[in-house]
Amino acid sequence: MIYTVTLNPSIDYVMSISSFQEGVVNRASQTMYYPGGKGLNVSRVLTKLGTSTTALGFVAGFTGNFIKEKLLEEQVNEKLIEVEGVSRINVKLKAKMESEINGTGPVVSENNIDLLIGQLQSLNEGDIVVLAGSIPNTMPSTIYETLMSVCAKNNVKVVLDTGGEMLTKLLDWKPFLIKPNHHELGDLFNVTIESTEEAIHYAQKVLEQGVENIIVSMAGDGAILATKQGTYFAKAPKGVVKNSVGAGDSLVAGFLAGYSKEKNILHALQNGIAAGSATAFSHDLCEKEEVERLLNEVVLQEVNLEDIKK
Ligand SMILES: Nc1ncnc2c1ncn2[C@@H]1O[C@H](COP(=O)(O)OP(=O)(O)O)[C@@H](O)[C@H]1O
Ligand SMILES: O=P(O)(O)OC[C@H]1O[C@](O)(COP(=O)(O)O)[C@@H](O)[C@@H]1O
Repeated sequence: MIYTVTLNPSIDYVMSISSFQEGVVNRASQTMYYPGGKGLNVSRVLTKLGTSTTALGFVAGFTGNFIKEKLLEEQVNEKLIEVEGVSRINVKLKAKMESEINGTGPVVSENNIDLLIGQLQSLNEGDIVVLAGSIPNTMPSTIYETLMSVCAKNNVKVVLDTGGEMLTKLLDWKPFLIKPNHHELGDLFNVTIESTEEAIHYAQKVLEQGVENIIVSMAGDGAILATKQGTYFAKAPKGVVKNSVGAGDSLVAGFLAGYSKEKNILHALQNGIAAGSATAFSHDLCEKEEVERLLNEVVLQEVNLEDIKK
């Protein structure tokens, strides 16, 4: 079973506006809201693709109720823990460019954290846990290390999708998969990554630290997968982008759905890219039919590392 942990779920409030101006009243041409947060998005897409999953994490207040209602409607299994306060609303502004304002989040107590740890302690070898998204500022910044140590005790594989300084420390736990985008990979090494070659170079450095698989996503350009078995470039299909929020999470979900079916890393990558792009071409997250349609449009290519300038 694939479990996802979202410490800080959200309602994603998507506002379309022809142009945004600071300091005046702006009026949206269209507004939409969806349950969000990285782990929840992974569980939503896994469910759409027919792969068993349970969403874990914390929800609170009226926004938390909306999130739970939507998950129920979509038949996403969840064992979310209810906490004090209100789950956040993240504003996604679609003007000439896409901008995001992500909210703070509710208060999560030590007791709440112990409940989550208890849930993870009951998992077994063969289970996969996806730890995805930011940590609310009311929680210890070491929470992911704590959760990874719990998973390591039962040989549970961990997938990490988070950025920031903490990622460096978390690599010591040798996760099964990490999925930074090229900006987040650059942050890890204090550099700006501007080309596929640079992304491949730094992905190799992450592999050397013991991570089993790293996918570096590069939005419309596709993604790189580096593993001990080889390094691959997957070109993303072309299409009209409607809302790329959740594309990275969909990539992770598509990869895990593919991997859990066939344990074939290349099939998993292809499925991941198709899911990521299908989400970018949709208002909400992708649907299975669109993922299947795009599957054959994903071009995979093995990378010869000798060709990459050091
Ligand atoms: N403009 C786009 N066109 C086609 N596919 C896209 C586009 N943006 C994102 N994707 C797909 O979604 C995946 C993840 O997108 P990315 O933006 O890199 O992730 P994140 O949301 O984590 O920053 C990409 O690898 C690609 O498959
Ligand atoms: O936890 P964070 O880093 O604030 O991110 C939360 C946001 O990321 C999302 O999960 C989308 O993530 P991606 O676009 O990277 O796939 C939104 O649903 C949510 O609003």
